Amino acid sequence: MSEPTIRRVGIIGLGAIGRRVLEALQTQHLPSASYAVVDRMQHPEAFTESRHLTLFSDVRSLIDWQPDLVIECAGHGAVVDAVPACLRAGIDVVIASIGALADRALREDLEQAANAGKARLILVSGAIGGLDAIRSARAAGLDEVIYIGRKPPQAWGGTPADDVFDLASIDEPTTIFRGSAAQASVLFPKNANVTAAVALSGVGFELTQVQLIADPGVHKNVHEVQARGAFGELSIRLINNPLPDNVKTSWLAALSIEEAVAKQLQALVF
Ligand SMILES: NC(=O)c1ccc[n+]([C@@H]2O[C@H](COP(=O)([O-])OP(=O)(O)OC[C@H]3O[C@@H](n4cnc5c(N)ncnc54)[C@H](OP(=O)(O)O)[C@@H]3O)[C@@H](O)[C@H]2O)c1
Ligand SMILES: N[C@@H](CC(=O)O)C(=O)O
Repeated sequence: MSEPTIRRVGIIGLGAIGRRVLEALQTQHLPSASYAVVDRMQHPEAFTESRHLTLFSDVRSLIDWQPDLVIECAGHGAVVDAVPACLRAGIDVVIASIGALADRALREDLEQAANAGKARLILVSGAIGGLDAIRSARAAGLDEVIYIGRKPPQAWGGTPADDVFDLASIDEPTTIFRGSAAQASVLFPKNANVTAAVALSGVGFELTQVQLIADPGVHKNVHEVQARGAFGELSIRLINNPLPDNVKTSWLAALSIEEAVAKQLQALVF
């Protein structure tokens, strides 16, 4: 492994993912780096001191601290409000909330910002997998890409499903949404970032078909992708353990960020 060049890491959002990623980077991947955080929550002093964290209340202060890498794990709003400025300042950014990229204007703005700052926007696979195969298959033409997401009913709390269903009394698998990845990404910003990852890897936001299911029979986050095209067919199924702090979020999402950061340090990139 080459000498690490990441000495300062900024994390936007210190929730379920942020805390996991922070711990993994501090203990495994980048133990000698300095860490700063922008988060809306008040964190106990004992926690920030034990983690040697610098806390900022806004992204401008984080940029002035001159991080080598920023990791967004806060939500779509942070991709809109904070990420372009980081990129323009020449800072590489890893984002978890890739559903925000369903907005074409934002995608273009992020690309322009990255070009202007000579920085990179690093998108992670998050809670889904097998995207490398879909990206490869795309070159020969894809006819159909379908994503099916299945989570326990309570994981859909606080989403539009709450307005239509009594989630607590769902007693059989119930489809709570059917549509495109473009719609799902916007309507389910904390649950359907995976649909954006599939869309960006395959046939795009409009053509990626999405079905979301509240299933009282599952206790994990189940993600399935089916794709068909000139290459043949593929079918992928992940049964993800949710993070204890946030049932909407799979542990794999945090692990994929950790892997994306580790990759920045590797000479052999796979
Ligand atoms: N790609 C994937 O597969 C995938 C998987 C899971 C999650 N995600 C994305 O990652 C995000 C974080 O997930 P999580 O499980 O860690 O969520 P979480 O536990 O809710 O933590 C998010 C934290 O970020 C804070 N925050 C929100 N907006 C902020 C902003 N603009 N600036 C600073 N802090 C902000 C939140 O504060 P408040 O509580 O006050 O809002 C909260 O402390 C999700 O919202 C989702 O967009 C992606
Ligand atoms: N919450 C994730 C899915 C997951 O973590 O299982 C998303 O936004 O796609």
